[in-house]
Amino acid sequence: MKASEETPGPCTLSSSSMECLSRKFIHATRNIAIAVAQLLLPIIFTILALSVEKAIPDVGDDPALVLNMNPWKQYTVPYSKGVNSDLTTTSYADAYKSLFGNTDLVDRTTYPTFNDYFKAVQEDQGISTFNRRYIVASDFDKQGSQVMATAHFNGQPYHGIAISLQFMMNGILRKFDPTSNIEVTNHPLPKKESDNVRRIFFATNGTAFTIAISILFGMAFMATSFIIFLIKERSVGAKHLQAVSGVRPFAYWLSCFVWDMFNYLVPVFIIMILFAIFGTDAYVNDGRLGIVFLIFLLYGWSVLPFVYMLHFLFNVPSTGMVAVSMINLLSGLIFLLATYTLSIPLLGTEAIGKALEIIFIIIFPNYDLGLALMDMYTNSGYKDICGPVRETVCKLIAAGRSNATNPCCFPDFCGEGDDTTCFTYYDNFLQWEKPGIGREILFMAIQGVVFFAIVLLAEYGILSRIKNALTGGMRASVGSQVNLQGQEEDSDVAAEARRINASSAQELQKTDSLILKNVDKIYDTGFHAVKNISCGIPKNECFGLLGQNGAGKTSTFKMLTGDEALTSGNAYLNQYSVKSNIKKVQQNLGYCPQFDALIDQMTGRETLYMYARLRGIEESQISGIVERLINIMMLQKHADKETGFYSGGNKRKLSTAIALIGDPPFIFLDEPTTGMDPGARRQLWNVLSDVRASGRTLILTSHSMEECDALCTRLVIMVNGRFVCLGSPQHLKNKFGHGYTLFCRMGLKDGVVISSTDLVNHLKGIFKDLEVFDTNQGYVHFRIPDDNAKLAQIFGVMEQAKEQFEVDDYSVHQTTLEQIFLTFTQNQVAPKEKDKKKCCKSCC
Ligand SMILES: Nc1ncnc2c1ncn2[C@@H]1O[C@H](COP(=O)(O)OP(=O)(O)OP(=O)(O)O)[C@@H](O)[C@H]1O
Repeated sequence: MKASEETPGPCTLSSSSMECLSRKFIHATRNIAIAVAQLLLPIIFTILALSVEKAIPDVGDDPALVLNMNPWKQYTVPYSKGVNSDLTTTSYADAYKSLFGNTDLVDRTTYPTFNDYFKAVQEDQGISTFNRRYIVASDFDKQGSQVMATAHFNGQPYHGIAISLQFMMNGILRKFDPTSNIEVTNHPLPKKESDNVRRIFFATNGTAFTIAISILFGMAFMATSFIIFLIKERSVGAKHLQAVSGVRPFAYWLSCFVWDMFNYLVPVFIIMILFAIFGTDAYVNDGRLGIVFLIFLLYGWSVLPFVYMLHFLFNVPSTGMVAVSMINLLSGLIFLLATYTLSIPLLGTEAIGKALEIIFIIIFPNYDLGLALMDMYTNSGYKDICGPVRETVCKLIAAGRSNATNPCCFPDFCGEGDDTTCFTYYDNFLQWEKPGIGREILFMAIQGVVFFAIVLLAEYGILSRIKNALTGGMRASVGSQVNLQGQEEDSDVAAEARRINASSAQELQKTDSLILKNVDKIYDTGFHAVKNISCGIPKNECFGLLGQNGAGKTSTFKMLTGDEALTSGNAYLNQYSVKSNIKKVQQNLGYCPQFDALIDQMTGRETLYMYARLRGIEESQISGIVERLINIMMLQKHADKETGFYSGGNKRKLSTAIALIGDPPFIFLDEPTTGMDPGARRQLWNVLSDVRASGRTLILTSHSMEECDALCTRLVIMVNGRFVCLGSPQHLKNKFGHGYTLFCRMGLKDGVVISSTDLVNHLKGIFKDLEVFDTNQGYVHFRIPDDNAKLAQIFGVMEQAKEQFEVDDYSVHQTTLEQIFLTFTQNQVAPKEKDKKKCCKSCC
């Protein structure tokens, strides 16, 4: 690998934004379900809203109704020629019969009265069939010389009486003139104009609310869905890795916004077409479609940064999606419903409703969208109703009828006082006052800027600095009180700290290219993870950071790579301060984080190409570099698979390859070989040795002593956030590896392991400072730190003890690096689960 002093980057704003866009494109095309849901949901809800609007009947004068039998498809009309039928009654009955398609002649010998007939039919067909089929009937009978016509009707239909009478009269008319017909129409009188206006007022408000919440539901869901990728990328560390590779926060968020806005505008354009197809007057007439587009455009402008801002609160995409959906729906639907209800004049809570409305308009984009759609519909409704009325009233007043009242104004509902409520409307829909939408438009425009600024302030660490400044004094350090007693500072560690603190950073930079000066980390939970560590690392070194789980290794890496802020102290990498020049620091390092920061939907090759471009490598060189990395990491077979399908070991290989892209002078590897098979591990060791030989500085953490022995030129062991020993592996063995290690295997009696207590007491009596390291299933692990103990003496003692204490087997070794590690780390406090409060906040 060719050595150069610095990585080629950083990439430009436009190139890193383009790379971020292409990453988003790949993610979207391989997550079709989310992309389709983003597109379809708002469209479906808009269709629903506009269909509801079309289905609601116009409020106004009731239409005329022609009375006939058309509403009943399967009717039967009974008729009779009377008990005393003759030619006259028969001719009336026949004329009546000719009016219908389906009739039944009632036999008056069987049914002396019509009621007998109706009872028989009800018993035969059931009451519900009877009511659906038997609506009218007529009886033509003789009473003396006169013909008596009787119309029967079913009481269930509203117009039953009138229909029955109409047909009976038509029957009589037909007898004399078979071509004549009387058509009966029921046409209610026109309503009073003020009654109509009030009914339209309530109907308009109701429809406006229904349309607003339906559209809002779809839009809020779509806007929230953009959070999934953001949380995923941040929680797996891919975002931090991109930052390390040269992506500036502004470029990252700009590309997110451009991509999300594009995805957002596609359904918005389809929604515009739907508005035009449905031709909803309120949103289409007089060029209002342009205003509707402005509302949607500003909603996208404000809601996307709003969602970006909220994404910082979550670590799990599904939790974030659910919670932010709830926030969006609550701030849209529920708050809209609340202010709508509070503003009903009858309730007397208008002032509270108005005050809340102002607050919600200022803060919530979802509320603004809902209210703007609702106000537009209301304004249009009022304009259509009250506009013509007002003209008439003005004309009347001008003509001297000064007592003419405007039906769009009416006394307050209780009828007390002189207050009048008028349906206000504006010809200019962008009017500031309600039902104009000026306020919603302005505040959505402002919100976009404010939310984006908050996102950038958080991203550049300014918010956390403000928070630290406010809370720093009060924060308690939990870890610092733990287990510090009993651990004397090692002379090498102390000497190194003295060396670092005795000289200025400039002075130290002559010999050391990475300097840690009193680096300290206290997390927000108060946990003291890293405690005042100092050391200098010269160029070309492979420096190992060892320690048990929770010792503070990853926290140290996170501070050095800019993922976490230092609580105090500073670190310098190639002269650049981690605190004040993190971008330059990142430009000089490659980072393989502890957990693979990979985007599951991208293939290994795509991932390497992306990071190569982010590193600013020339396009012509990228393919060669990527192929070489794929080869040395033995990833040829998997390079074109999506990384979501990679095994744990292959993910580590790819993460290590990312760290090596661009030949950075410093390479930070956090447990790079975890999960790798022995062959791959040794291959990686060879690669790392070559990298170091090419002039790079490696800093690695590992739990494998063998790995540190093989790779590290110098190492530290960390316990509870402190350095407890420092030096080359051989130096540590020489310094701390006194004495011997003894392993014993106890014998069995009746299938039960013999107790080792007597053996332990016996050996403790012979060897000064003997320690029992571990006992497990009959295996006992001793450390004999006594320098004066001779190998021959140990064997002699054990040969005797073997018989006496029924030891099956034993072995004696010189102390290894692993035993030194275990000696130091026995004081390590088990890692604490993250603070419950924090966990809850981040929904882990
Ligand atoms: N964001 C955080 N907030 C609070 N405490 C944290 C946070 N991150 C880490 N810690 C705590 O700091 C301590 C050190 O964690 P760190 O990840 O640095 O350990 P480590 O030495 O890398 O361990 P491992 O070998 O398991 O990776 C742990 O007790 C951990 O619980």
